Amino acid sequence: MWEEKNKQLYRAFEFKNFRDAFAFMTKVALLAEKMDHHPYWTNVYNKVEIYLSTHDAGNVITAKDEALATAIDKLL
Ligand SMILES: C[C@H](O)[C@H](O)[C@H]1CNC2=NC(N)=NC(=O)C2=N1
Repeated sequence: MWEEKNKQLYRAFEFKNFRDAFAFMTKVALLAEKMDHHPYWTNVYNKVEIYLSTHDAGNVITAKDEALATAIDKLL
């Protein structure tokens, strides 16, 4: 589940392998473009970590972050 970390929404995802992790990232990327809201994220092999905050609002969590987090969860 998403948790609040340093004024950001954070969630870690684990997949079977890199292929599945990257397929997920591709879907998130398209979603982010559609919503005009983009993740700070890391990927190492089968793990993806996502941090969401709104830079435009001074690096805090806003409704845009909540909306993207909810949309990302629906991809799973
Ligand atoms: C101009 C454009 O809408 C903004 O720069 C958007 C783009 N994507 C963004 N993504 C995130 N995570 N935070 C923002 O503040 C943000 N701003």
